[in-house]
Amino acid sequence: MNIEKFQESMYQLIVETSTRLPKDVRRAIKAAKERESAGTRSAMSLATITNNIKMADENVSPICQDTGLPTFKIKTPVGANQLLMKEAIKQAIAEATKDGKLRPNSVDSLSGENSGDNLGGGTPVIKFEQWEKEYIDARLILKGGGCENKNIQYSLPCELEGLGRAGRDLDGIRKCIMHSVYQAQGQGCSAGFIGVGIGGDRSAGYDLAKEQLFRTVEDVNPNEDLRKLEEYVMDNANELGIGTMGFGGETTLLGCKVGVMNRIPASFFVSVAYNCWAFRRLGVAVHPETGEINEWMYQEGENIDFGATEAEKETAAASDTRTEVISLQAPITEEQIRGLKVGDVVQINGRMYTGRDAIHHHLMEHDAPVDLNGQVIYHCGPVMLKDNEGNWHVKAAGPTTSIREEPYQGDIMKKFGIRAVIGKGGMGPKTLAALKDHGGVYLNAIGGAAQYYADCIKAVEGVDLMEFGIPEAMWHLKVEGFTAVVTMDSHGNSLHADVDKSSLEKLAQFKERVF
Ligand SMILES: O=C(O)C[C@H](O)C(=O)O
Ligand code: SF4
Repeated sequence: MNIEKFQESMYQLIVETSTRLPKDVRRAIKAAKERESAGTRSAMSLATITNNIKMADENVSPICQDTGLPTFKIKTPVGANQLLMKEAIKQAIAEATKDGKLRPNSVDSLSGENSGDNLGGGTPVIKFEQWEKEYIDARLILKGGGCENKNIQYSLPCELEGLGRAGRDLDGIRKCIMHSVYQAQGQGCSAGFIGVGIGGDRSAGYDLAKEQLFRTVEDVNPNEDLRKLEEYVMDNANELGIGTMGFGGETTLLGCKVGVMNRIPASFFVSVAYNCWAFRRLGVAVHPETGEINEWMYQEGENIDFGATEAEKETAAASDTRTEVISLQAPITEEQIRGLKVGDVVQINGRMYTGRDAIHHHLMEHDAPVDLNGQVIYHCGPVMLKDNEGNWHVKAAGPTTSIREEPYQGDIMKKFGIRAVIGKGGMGPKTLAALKDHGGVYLNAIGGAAQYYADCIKAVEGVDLMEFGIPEAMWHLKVEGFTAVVTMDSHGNSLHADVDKSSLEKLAQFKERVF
């Protein structure tokens, strides 16, 4: 086999997967957008999402800055050299990282060191299988960390909040799936897609769940029981009202695919793999001799390019004028913050600093490298590229899941006088209490909209703590028109707590036996 050509084909697969959402996923997002009423927070968020998808197409840049743990599933004809292919895939991964198509995402679990090229122990994941066919089937999924953290595994029988006992039958499985959607809230960048694996042991169950994510969104399950289950979940999960990014709304789930395998008598696992709306998976059929791509997969049906039609532009303009936008520029005073309430739309201009897991942990024990009094912290791990003159450029920069900083956030805001944090998915009671006490605000940006926010960043004005690696460093950003919604204010209100509470009540409506 022509291994150079195979490497090139794998490079193309990586770039396409990271930058261009598959057609079936686009159709699901379009349908969701059509269900929301104009002017609502969900409709606004979906408009940002579709705009972002379009920008990623045009810029050939990552849809979301978190390009995940690249996972390849490859089927090869008997006799194909898998060792050579594995090496070529690794080279292609390193090259795509160097080109800013993937974020350096491979971190030593003990030292925290980022390898810088996405290679390292266990990364990327490459799973080979032999088959009888004459060509290579190579599929790739780039599943980010925020949604991966919302995967969940149930061991039946169990007790579920809102739903009561889930037994070892189809109805118990139904309850687990409904619960899995509820527990994700907006943190996995809803609306999401779920793959469910019934049976196996813990690891085989999760593998089966992830395998389901390779089915097309429109695929119909050949198993009659599972077809009914998938349909039931799709018909009912949206009733939970979690909506886009957990803002409330009509669409909470975009797809549900269920697979089954045998188990051993003592175990009964239901494993759920949650994937964000930025559902990046593609596949190619590769010629085993030339290494060239013969065919792209997931290409059936209509393509949606999300170019705004005239009518849509008018609606967007109308809803823009309906929503009052509050401008904020750091340093922000306590008085300005106290004037904000949940639901307000703010636009930030001027300076903000990125800070995520490593920075929050660091700031608990150390001084900040800059004066953070009155400043804005952005929970973000961007994709950055350095040019030949040594200047940094932002390639993708959406928010990360904020709840991970819950143990630190309140203390850090007080210690350094920080007035606003921007992230996604919301934070918990400890931060909410600190916002009230100190005079702070939590702003929700749209998860996955990495091109949209990168466009708001007009300059990279500095960086500190680079020893933590590109995603974890403290970047000094100059932004213009960076839009976010107040979802936790200094008066004790949290939209996240409200949506959690109301969705739990709605979940309880699904308690009665269905199957
Ligand atoms: O790591 C990131 O940038 C985001 C992550 O995928 C998340 O959803 O929290
Ligand atoms: S930020 Fe959201 S869209 Fe991006 S990988 Fe994480 S969960 Fe997915």
